[in-house]
This record gives sequence, structure tokens and C-alpha cells, in this order.
Amino acid sequence: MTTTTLTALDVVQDAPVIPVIVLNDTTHAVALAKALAAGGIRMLEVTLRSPVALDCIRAIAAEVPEAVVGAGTVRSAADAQAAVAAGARFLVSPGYTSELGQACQTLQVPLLPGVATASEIMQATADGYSVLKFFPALQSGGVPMLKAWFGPFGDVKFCPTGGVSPDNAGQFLALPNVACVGGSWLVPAEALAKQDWAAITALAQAASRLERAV
Ligand SMILES: O=C(O)C(=O)C[C@H](O)[C@H](O)COP(=O)(O)O
Repeated sequence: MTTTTLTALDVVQDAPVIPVIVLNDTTHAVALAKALAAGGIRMLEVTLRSPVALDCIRAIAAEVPEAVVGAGTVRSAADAQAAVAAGARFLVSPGYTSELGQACQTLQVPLLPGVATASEIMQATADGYSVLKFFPALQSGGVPMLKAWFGPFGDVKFCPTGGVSPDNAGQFLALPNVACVGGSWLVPAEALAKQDWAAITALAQAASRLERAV
């Protein structure tokens, strides 16, 4: 897939789970991306939460062609520009502003905007975004909320993130308006610190085998 053809739907349909990754050590980035891709998880959300996040995105983009690196925790147009300049091929935001939506359209980069209310869904869809991150999913109503949204927003696909785990992922993925889920459990801090790439590949394999309705 090239940057120009990747769509938000491509991002959410590639695998049942998008890993939410926090990296504090640039030297871990390439090995981690390879470990996840080896387990069938190619769409990787590297959060802009650490000072080295952009360097990690740059390294994965340059050295792991089997993965598609994106940036998470994108909060502003400036974040979006910096992430794309580093090589991010999709962006994920915890919330939504029209300024961010406009910036991503100018950058021609797919965005999964974060929403937690009907009004936010209406704002994002009015701006042309129909593949949305539901964040924080569990805390904002979880599965019952998604069922309620399916009525008025049946054309919208969601990636619930926040509080999703192997224990409840199946309940989210069984819904007709859930394309995939996001979660941090594929990259446990302990496994990362120990550079236990085999453990991370095993978690990715299990995640890529989760059944989904969409
Ligand atoms: O930083 C962001 O922009 C985020 O997307 C926050 C993440 O969605 C949550 O940190 C997911 O966390 P878990 O509940 O541990 O899976």
C-alpha cells in the first residue's frame, strides 16, 4: 500500500486490533514493529506521548516495510504535520477538532478521530470522517453505547479504544459497527523492557486471530 492509496477503512480492516504503542527507547522501535508484523499486526499506532516518538516513527517507516506506521495522541495540526513528516501513514487522535480534520485533509493522510458523544460523531462526519475511534471506549459506555449509536449512525465504523482487553475484545468485535479495536495490551511495558520480542509476536498472533463481525 502506498501513502496515497491508504484509507481509514484500510487501516481498521487490516487486522482485528491496532496496538497502541508507547515507546521511550528509540532502539526498541524497529524490533518491536517487526515482532508485531511477524504476528500479523501491521497497522501500528505509535503514540506521540514520548520525546522519542517521532524518531521511532521515522525508524519504523524506514526499516520495516512490512508494517504501516501511524501516529497516535495527535492533538493538533502541528502534531499531524510533524508525524507525517516523520513518516506516519495514518493518524489517530483522542478527540476531534475541525482544525485537525482540515489539517489531515490538506496532508492527505487518513485520520481516525476520537469521539465519545453523538455531537462529536456529528461534527466528525460533517467534516467527512466516517471511520472513528471511540475513546475512551469502556469508560464512555462500551458495548451498550455502540449498540445505541448503530441506530442513528449506522453508516459509521468505530475502533473502540481505552479499556479494551483480550477479555472483552470479542464483545466489541461482534458488533456490526466495530471494524477493529485498539489497545495497549499487545505491547506490555515489561516485555518491551526485556526486549521479549517472541512474547510480543505471540500476543500479536492471538490478536490477529480474533473473530470479528465486519
Ligand atoms: O494516547 C492516545 O491517544 C490514546 O489513544 C490512548 C489509548 O487509546 C489508550 O491509552 C489505550 O489504552 P488501554 O486502555 O491501555 O488499551
